[in-house]
Amino acid sequence: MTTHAVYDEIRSGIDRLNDFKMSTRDLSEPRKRIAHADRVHFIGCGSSYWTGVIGQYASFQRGIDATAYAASEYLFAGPPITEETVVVAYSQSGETSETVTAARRAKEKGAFVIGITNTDDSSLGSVADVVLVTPAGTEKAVLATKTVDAALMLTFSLLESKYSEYTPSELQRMCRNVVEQDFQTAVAVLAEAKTLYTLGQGIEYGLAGEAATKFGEGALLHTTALPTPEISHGPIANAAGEPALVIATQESEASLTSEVVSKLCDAGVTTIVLRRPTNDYGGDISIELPSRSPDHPIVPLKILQSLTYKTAVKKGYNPDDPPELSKHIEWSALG
Ligand SMILES: N[C@@H]1[C@@H](O)[C@H](O)[C@@H](COP(=O)(O)O)O[C@@H]1O
Repeated sequence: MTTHAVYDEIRSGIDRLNDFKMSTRDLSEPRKRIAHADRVHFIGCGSSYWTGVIGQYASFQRGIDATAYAASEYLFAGPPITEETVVVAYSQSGETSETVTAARRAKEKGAFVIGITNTDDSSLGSVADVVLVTPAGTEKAVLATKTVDAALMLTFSLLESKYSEYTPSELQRMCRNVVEQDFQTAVAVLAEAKTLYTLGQGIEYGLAGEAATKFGEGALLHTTALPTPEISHGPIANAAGEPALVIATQESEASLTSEVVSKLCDAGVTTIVLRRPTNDYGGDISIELPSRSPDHPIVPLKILQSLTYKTAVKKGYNPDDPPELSKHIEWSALG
């Protein structure tokens, strides 16, 4: 029996994958704007920022010049914005101050603003030129899970990414299968950890960031997300005895993964590798995607959400009640 809202939402996100096409009805104008833009800026806070990082890499795959920014950086120390800039602003609530203010300022400078949110009626909605409402609905938990699923699906659809070619039912079957696994060996290690490095390249660096956010919020781990080889350029000096989670599920994985994993093991880092059954990179613990799993980021994302949840429960934490967190933040200085 499920006792936590976050676990319900992890599963409900999978059910909703079927609905996301409802939100793609009016993608033609935003798609046209992206096609003619000089550059695309993805902005957001927390999980919404990391969704933008995934959007950035999905853009690169389509040859689009894109950059993801934490909305506060974009607002206070951001790049040049012109009339040829398209801004994709993510906010579950549609009310996070940095995101709404950054979107408003970008629009004042002539940018075309696409808002991606869960609600029809929001401050972001009133600022954006086009609002794409995800089918996620209201997230019951503080930890965003089904929101990230839905925002990703919408982003892939918006970008006409190769990931938008999968049918939702195909993805749903695989995701249901993976979230029910117990990941016992990995959870035992993660539940004993004080710190966690999450590593990935490209789209999977975005997943690593989202995983770091979730493990921090839900399992109260001190987390750092890095592009995989970056751990060798400093952090490895002080990582022995703690785990690293390497996300390496893409079909065309860069060849440095095996070397980095081997370096981590030699340095005494407990290395957990999330991978396809056909790609063995070594490491202490493997979490394998099911065979014939689609090459789609939603599958590892659901595993990472489930791992976070199971780690939190194993530690005796209530992942529905993370200390110091609220679902979104409104700063009085930006009111
Ligand atoms: N703790 C929450 C995060 O979980 C959330 O991702 C972020 C952005 O919220 P929103 O997506 O509503 O803009 O706000 C807070 O920091």
